[in-house]
Amino acid sequence: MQSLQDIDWNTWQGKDPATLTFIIKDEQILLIRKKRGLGAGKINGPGGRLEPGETMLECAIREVQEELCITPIDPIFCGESLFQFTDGYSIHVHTYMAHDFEGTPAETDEAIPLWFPLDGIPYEEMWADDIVWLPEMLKGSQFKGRYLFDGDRMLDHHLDIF
Ligand SMILES: CNc1ncnc2c1ncn2[C@@H]1O[C@H](COP(=O)(O)OP(=O)(O)OP(=O)(O)O)[C@@H](O)[C@H]1O
Repeated sequence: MQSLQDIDWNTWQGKDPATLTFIIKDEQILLIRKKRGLGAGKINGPGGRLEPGETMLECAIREVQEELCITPIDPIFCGESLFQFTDGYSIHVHTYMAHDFEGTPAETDEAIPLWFPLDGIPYEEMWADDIVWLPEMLKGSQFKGRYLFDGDRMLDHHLDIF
């Protein structure tokens, strides 16, 4: 498995459905330093895997509550990212954006909250795909991306924007 063409995307299904949620307020974006799980040590949006019986939107809200002790208000769906790893793992990430929240962001055992200016997003500390699609999301585009990873290394990618 070396490129996206080695994968049958018509039948592809991620092993784990998951969410990522970005809160954007006053020209700043709320990110986390992830303390454990997939991508530990990296900076990312808050998020995690879907639990049985919940909708994607419920998952997006719950993960922000669990990781940062705040509740995003009216998250809107922005796009999806399909990640295939060469070891066989795969994850289908549904991304949301919200412009407000209730509560005060706090560190938890899963994450440290970090605000960044929109023109100073620390892509070098994030997953390699983020710089592909996050700028499109911030411009207001919807997106669907496919990515092949070998561990941390992005081998191939393709992004459609709408
Ligand atoms: C490969 N390129 C990637 N680029 C950007 N983001 C990525 C990603 N790969 C995974 N993600 C995100 O990483 C989180 C995993 O979360 P993960 O810790 O595994 O889930 P969850 O919180 O449910 O786990 P536990 O509570 O520890 O069981 C989840 O938000 C998911 O959207």
